[in-house]
Amino acid sequence: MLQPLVFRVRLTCNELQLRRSGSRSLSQRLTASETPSEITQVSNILTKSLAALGAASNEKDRAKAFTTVQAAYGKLETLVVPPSLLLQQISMTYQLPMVLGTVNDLGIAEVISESTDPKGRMSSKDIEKRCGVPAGKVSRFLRFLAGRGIFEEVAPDVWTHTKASRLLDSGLSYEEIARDPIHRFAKGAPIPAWISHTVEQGGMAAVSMVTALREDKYKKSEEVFETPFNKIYDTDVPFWQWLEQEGRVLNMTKGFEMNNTRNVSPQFFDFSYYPWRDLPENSTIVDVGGGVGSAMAIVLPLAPKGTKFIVQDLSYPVLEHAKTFWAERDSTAVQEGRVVLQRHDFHQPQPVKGAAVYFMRFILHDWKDETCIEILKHLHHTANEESRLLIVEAVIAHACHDIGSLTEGAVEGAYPTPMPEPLPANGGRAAEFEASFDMHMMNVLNGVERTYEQFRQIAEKAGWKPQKVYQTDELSSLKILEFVKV
Ligand SMILES: C[S@@+](CC[C@H](N)C(=O)[O-])C[C@H]1O[C@@H](n2cnc3c(N)ncnc32)[C@H](O)[C@@H]1O
Repeated sequence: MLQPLVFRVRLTCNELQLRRSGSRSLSQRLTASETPSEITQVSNILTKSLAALGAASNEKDRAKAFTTVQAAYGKLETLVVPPSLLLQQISMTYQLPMVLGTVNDLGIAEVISESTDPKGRMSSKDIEKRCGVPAGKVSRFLRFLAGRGIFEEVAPDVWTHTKASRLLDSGLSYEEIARDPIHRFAKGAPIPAWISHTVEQGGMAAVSMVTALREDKYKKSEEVFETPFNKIYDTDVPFWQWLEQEGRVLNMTKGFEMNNTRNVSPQFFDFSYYPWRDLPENSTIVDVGGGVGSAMAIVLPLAPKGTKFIVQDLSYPVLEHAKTFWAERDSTAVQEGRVVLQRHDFHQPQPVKGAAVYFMRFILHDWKDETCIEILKHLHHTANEESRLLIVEAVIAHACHDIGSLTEGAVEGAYPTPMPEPLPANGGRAAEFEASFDMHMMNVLNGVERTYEQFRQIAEKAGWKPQKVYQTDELSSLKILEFVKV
């Protein structure tokens, strides 16, 4: 059944190309990568992975199938859409997150949630009455997002929530939103806080990348205070300090709390593949730069009885918020000393000697290699022979299938199973979230998402030897990289 469909798509595509490129014949313009057989191969992968998705009985299989589906339709798009159209379309995709961020900022999801209609519908005019955004703009924003499954247009200019748009509802009333539009993100749900950070500061920094990188200062710098973010926000302090100055630290911290909500963000969450149970009883785990310690809240039930958790962070507001975070989850954890909240700067010597585990999630991707080595040396200095260093970060996979000799001598789990050819080995479209994150880190902090080789190199320079790489969840490239002292 798929063949005629593919053929139809192909014809339409060829017609488009003919119209665009004038007189050259079709056969002259077909390159090897455009051959129908490649389209057929990808279509077959898509059909099979869709069937696997339907048949999946557990989360792991579902995630694997879903990722392959995404990789296949991404590849299919590059094969069927004429390249000139593809480039034009891609060049305007920045509008999508901007509209998402604007709708998130204006509190439109919360307004729709307040609908008194039995089916939860609300017209653009009624939305305007409630929050003052002109009905015409409301319709244009929501129709754009509806194309991606965020809100649904159920009648002309009448909207309801979808599963995705419901997640934009922060749970605050519209009055609360209007009272303090910026700081309310620290008080509401994690997804709106996350979008607010990525779209506003991340988006502004991304938009500034083109002009910033024309200047040598920004093009060549690896410093945390010389980034496109610094240029557009006209500040020479690093992003973390800027958040403190602006009183926005908790907005960001709230976004990271979503890691603790399995149904919202499974890809950040599953640490069960690591053998926590094998740690000796009464061990100490130090979460270096741990934020509120949301990762430790996940590890706590997996670790042996008597394990002590020390959550370190430099930011006073973060540590203050951490008290509330733990009080809401485990009312006695801090009181009884099972969880210790400690102020510590990871650029300084580590005060907790000989811990069983030094854990760091989403820290090294903020820093250039030299600084990472310095941070890891502090941990090396204080660790003992039994200590484990666990780095939890996205591990960037290569897009090519032939990675030469890279796998020689690599530890178990270092390189993921590649996607089937002719899909890119790293999944292409399915790996775009990690690639976007990498750009985000570059633009905001001159940070970097690294490949396994890059992690290995910085760790070895600080005296750590790779042991094994554990996956966190099939959905993501997030891994637990385990090292021991050389
Ligand atoms: C990207 S967040 C990650 C938080 C946490 N590890 C997690 O995964 O949820 C980075 C954290 O590093 C903290 N941080 C930044 N500079 C630091 C420093 N020099 N020493 C300790 N913590 C620092 C920030 O306050 C923030 O909480």
